[in-house]
Amino acid sequence: MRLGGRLAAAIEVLEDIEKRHRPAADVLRDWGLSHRFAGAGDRAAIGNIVYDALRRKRSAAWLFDSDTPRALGFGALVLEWSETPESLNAAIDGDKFAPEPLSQDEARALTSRALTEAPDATRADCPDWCAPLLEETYGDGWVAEGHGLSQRPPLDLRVNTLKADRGRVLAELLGTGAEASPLAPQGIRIPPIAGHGRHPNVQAEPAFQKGWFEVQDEGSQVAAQLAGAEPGMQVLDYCAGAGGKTLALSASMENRGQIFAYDSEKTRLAPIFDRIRRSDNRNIQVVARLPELSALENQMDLVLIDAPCTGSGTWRRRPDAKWRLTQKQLDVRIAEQTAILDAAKAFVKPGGKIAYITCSVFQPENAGQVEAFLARNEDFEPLDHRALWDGSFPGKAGKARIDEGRGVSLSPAGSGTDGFYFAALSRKT
Ligand SMILES: C[S@@+](CC[C@H](N)C(=O)[O-])C[C@H]1O[C@@H](n2cnc3c(N)ncnc32)[C@H](O)[C@@H]1O
Repeated sequence: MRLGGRLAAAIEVLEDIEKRHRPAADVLRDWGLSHRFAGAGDRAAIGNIVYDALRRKRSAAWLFDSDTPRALGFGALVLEWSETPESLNAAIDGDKFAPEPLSQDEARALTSRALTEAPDATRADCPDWCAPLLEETYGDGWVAEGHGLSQRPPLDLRVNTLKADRGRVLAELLGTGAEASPLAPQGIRIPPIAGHGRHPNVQAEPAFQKGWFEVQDEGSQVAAQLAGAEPGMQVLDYCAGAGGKTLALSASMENRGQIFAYDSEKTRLAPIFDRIRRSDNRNIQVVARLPELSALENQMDLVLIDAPCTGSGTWRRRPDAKWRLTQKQLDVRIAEQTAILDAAKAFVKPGGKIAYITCSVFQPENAGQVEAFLARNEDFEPLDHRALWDGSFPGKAGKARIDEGRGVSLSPAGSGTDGFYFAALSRKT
């Protein structure tokens, strides 16, 4: 397929996403199944246009003066693929699978406006109702942070130190663009790929099959490291899900001590079994029923709460979620986080700690939760987060926003990671 056919397919997919309110990944998968003639390169390029259009939706709509799927598709190519109205019309010319070329009015709209003049929420590419939330977190820098959340993400890997080291995995991935991550000591990064390119399928690598590495955003790796799991500890991962953090904790603990991996949703836990086998983790017990945790009350050195959240820190990877999110969903997540914090604290032993993590950049899910928890629970106190950061990531002081008593925040613009929040709260003895 040429660019015009790929663009037409992307517009079709964007129409479906809008009409049926379906996740982009599902619509793209269905499109691929019903267009088997399209090769892997075509599908990757179509996916890139769709995701770029969703990331930069408001900018594209503002430039085009229209928010139709056609405007978003063309807008993505102008904003993110270095195309111009002229180059696009030249590429489309004579391609019977391409959309209609840009009209004179459309081409004029695209070139007569400068994004620097657009309203703030447009430049931040976020819904209007989220603008005050970003501003609350980032102050004057909120538009740049919103823009950071609208860029293509890298592909991040975590080396499993139970089976390999970073040098060995880097050697295995030679030629893929893989390099040592800027922050996480066991991290490997393959930078974002421009235009129609796509990241290599690292899960097909023998090194992945052998359990030498996992796919994990660097922010998630950093949060797991800040939790400070050490060999011999008793740890409860209260929202373990598919086990991304559990596996990282297990490697930090060198397979010594015990991790109880619990999640209220059995189906979310399901992938953890394969991952444990592949990674050779031998200190993880998966617990799918809450009553089975009762023997652990007051026993844990560390209770990790990787809380359900809006996921606003992961908008780079799931830009469609940005436009589906509602205030009501945010309120539901906040209530869940409060309930989970209150339930999980029972497992912390005196002198032990809670590590509270979200992949959200909204204060009410982050420092707001921590402040309210500390106000309700005088027997808990925050760790000194600046000392914790400096001890864990020496020389990287500028790579996180740190509120000594309330937590550590990471973001694409500030840290080069997804948006993450981390707070450590210790139970007084
Ligand atoms: C952010 S995800 C966890 C991701 C996982 N820790 C990882 O690193 O791959 C949040 C998890 O919390 C779980 N959850 C939601 N409500 C819960 C509750 N009341 N108790 C325990 N887990 C809960 C969800 O099922 C979901 O798997």
